[in-house]
Amino acid sequence: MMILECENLSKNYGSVKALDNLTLKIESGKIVGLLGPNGHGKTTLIKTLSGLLSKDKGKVLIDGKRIGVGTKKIVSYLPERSYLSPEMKIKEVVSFFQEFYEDFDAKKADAMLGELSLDKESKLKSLSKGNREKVQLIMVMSRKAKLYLLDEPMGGVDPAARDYILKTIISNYSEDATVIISTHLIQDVEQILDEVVFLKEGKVMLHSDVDELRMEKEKSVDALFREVFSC
Ligand SMILES: Nc1ncnc2c1ncn2[C@@H]1O[C@H](COP(=O)(O)OP(=O)(O)OP(=O)(O)O)[C@@H](O)[C@H]1O
Repeated sequence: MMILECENLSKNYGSVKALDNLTLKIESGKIVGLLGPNGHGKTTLIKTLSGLLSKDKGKVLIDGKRIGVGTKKIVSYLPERSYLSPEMKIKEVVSFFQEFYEDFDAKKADAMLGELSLDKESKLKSLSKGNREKVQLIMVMSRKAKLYLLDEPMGGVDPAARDYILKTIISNYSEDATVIISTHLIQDVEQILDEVVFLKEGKVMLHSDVDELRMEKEKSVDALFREVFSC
């Protein structure tokens, strides 16, 4: 079963081709790393799949549906930058998600917040950047979605917390759900990936099973990335 099918997907910003005839198919049940140098289309692709940005050209199907209200219900999206007001308390963020998403599991969110000793009375603005990111990720992973789109989920967090975040991702998605993670922290994330997609200039330059790639190239994904994209 394909969770995602993109065919000749294009998106321009003026004369910049952010996505350039991109074709990509992803099966259900995979954790996929979306990797590429700065400015090569990762965020644009994720925003398009989340329904935040409209495409210029091409076809996109998520779980067989065109992007719209129906796909937003089954896609849980962690944006690169938070859209939550810094004045909100953590408990208000929980209520917000509960109100907006039928598939949100508040008990699960509370349990995870508790594990990290995050006080629900705290305002987001009083938290460190890393803790704010954790709160947001917990909300996104507490939905029972079919497709999780995580744009740089670990940018601001320390290495120990990255491990917690990866554990959170693995333990909170069901076997038939799919997770697409955009990140530059390849070394940290590659242990949990089933597949990688390398984006170059808005196109898919490589899409492979991670184990097969490691065997074939006899190197880690991180080493391969550095070689392919060396400046
Ligand atoms: N709102 C915008 N207006 C104009 N150009 C944009 C806009 N957003 C992105 N771009 C351009 O589109 C291209 C793709 O950007 P995108 O943010 O998708 O890259 P990215 O791979 O996510 O980069 P990074 O790794 O730095 O986050 C870049 O050339 C970028 O400058």
